[in-house]
Amino acid sequence: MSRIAYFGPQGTFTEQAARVLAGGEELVPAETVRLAMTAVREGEADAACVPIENSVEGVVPATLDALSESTPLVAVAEAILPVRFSVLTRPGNTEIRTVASHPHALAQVREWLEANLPDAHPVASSSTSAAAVGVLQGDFDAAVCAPVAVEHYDLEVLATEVADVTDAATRFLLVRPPGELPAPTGADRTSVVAAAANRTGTLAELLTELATRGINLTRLDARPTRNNFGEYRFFIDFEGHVAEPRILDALTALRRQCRALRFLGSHPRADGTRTTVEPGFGNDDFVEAAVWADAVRKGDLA
Ligand SMILES: O=C(O)C(=O)C[C@]1(C(=O)O)C=C[C@@H](O)C=C1
Repeated sequence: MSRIAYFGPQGTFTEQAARVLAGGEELVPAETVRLAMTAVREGEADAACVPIENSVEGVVPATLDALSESTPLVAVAEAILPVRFSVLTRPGNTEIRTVASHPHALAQVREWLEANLPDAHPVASSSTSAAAVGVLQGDFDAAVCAPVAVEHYDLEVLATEVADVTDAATRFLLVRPPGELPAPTGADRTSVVAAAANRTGTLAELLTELATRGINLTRLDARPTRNNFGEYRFFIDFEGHVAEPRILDALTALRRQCRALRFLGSHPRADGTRTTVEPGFGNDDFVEAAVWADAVRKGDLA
């Protein structure tokens, strides 16, 4: 049985995602996203489940930073879960002056809190379940949690189905050390983090390498390198799998253009959206062109 570290403690949305992605395995909570990945890097866990992006609040910066530091980890699977919260308090407590949760969760219920608990101060906690633990310990009056949290913590439900955007969703990754990649399915996502040279037009050049191969982007984020103010790393997700000739061709080009390029994985998309292939940009087109060029090089064709 494998050990899967997840961003905990028990009862987080990430734990639910870990059950979807690695249900039969041993799940071990970690206090932060970074510590979940450290457990894998130090050999204490085989894989880690972490949140990557939310449809309302965007990327989870801690995940991007932890993916680009230390030894490489690659994503081998993803899950997308609908996100609707429960608000929990201590049994019998009626005075709510503080409401705690993960900053991504608080951002998704801002309007609900203003309308329903206008006098309560929002307080950031390390995760939604850490907020529930804080309520139990008397640190806060209420926690904005995943609905399953009430099964783990002896708290009372104040409200359920809480969400400013009713169809909000979060995408989670299962990451592990580099190894055999999942097979391509025709509905895959590839991710890289690129440190571009600091000169005019470099980001445009990177994106052009993808555009000229007919590759559709699914996400683009920038995070500071932390060393030089104003210098960024670009996290680029796009449709396709590194096992496809056109994707491999694009990666090779990106490698030439970047100061540093880290491959973050190719895996099936949770939403099953099939890769867009424009006419003339199919894998067969790339293979055929390479065969033609090789024949020209050998003097067999002109
Ligand atoms: O704290 C949790 O329950 C998490 O799993 C983290 C997290 C996030 O990072 O976005 C996951 C889903 C929700 O969007 C809110 C919080």
